[in-house]
Amino acid sequence: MIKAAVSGAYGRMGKMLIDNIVNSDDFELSAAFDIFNIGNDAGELSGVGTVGVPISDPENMGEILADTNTDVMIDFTAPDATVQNVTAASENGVNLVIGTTGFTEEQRNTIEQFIMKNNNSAVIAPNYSVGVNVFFKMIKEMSRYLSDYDVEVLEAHHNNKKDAPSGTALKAADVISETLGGKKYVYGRQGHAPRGDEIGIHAVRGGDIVGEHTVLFAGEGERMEIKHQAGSRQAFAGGAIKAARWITGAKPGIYTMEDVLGF
Ligand SMILES: NC(=O)C1=CN([C@@H]2O[C@H](COP(=O)(O)OP(=O)(O)OC[C@H]3O[C@@H](n4cnc5c(N)ncnc54)[C@H](OP(=O)(O)O)[C@@H]3O)[C@@H](O)[C@H]2O)C=CC1
Ligand SMILES: O=C(O)C1=N[C@H](C(=O)O)C[C@H](O)C1
Repeated sequence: MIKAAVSGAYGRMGKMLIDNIVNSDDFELSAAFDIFNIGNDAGELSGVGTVGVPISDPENMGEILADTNTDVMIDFTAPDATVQNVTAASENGVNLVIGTTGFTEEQRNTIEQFIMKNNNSAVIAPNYSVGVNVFFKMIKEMSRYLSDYDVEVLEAHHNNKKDAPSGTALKAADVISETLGGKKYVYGRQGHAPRGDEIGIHAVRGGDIVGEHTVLFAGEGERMEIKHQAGSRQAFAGGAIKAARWITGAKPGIYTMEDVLGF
């Protein structure tokens, strides 16, 4: 059995991850962390019934991960929280699956340096759905063929999302920019804003939209769009569980969801 801890256990993703772990044949929930509902049963809060694992204070994370012999921790929290949590997990030899988005470049570097310094393994991905990772492959191919077309990346998410644009939209722009040899990014447009040789990135927030990403390639007399729509967070949770299974046998290093899927 793979002993998995969930950080951000009372969050939208955390609850779904606990459900997936408790209902799997090869995982055991070893610990759950959140800053809210400390002491309450993680299973009860996730709607899967009592599992005998309380929500613990992230302040005690290192000690709890060591005591429970946790193999892997899945972290979907917030950028500052993930930086702290990676420190506690790495120092205790726990592998990581990181889903949090919205890191600054400095935070991302700190996380990677810590994992490498401690000889750990981690999957870090802005989107764990299989479909989005195929979408990244497709837009790379499309941008090769449509290299002189205007490119716009559009994303839509629920009204509680804290970061904008989404991690997935930024990765989509990076995939295209790397393929085309470096592009400027413009975030939304307002006022006098003539289009240049750029990738436009646009974020929409509202209601309970789980996650939508569109890349538009526009040329003379035609346009092509490729769109991914997530209708349930299970698309992300299922992928994160795959990543947790995969990283448990991996050599030390930082990996992406493409590595997990063998793309
Ligand atoms: N890679 C992917 O496939 C996906 C990534 N995400 C990303 O995952 C992150 C979480 O998303 P979501 O679940 O919707 O957000 P939520 O806000 O619902 O969940 C985050 C949870 O983490 C808690 N938390 C805050 N600080 C800590 C800490 N130090 N240790 C442990 N838990 C903490 C929060 O508590 P409190 O609310 O009290 O602050 C909250 O309960 C976001 O960055 C989002 O963009 C989301 C979906 C898919
Ligand atoms: O916050 C979310 O909900 C999501 N965040 C990720 C992102 O920022 O790309 C992935 C997904 O679209 C849901």
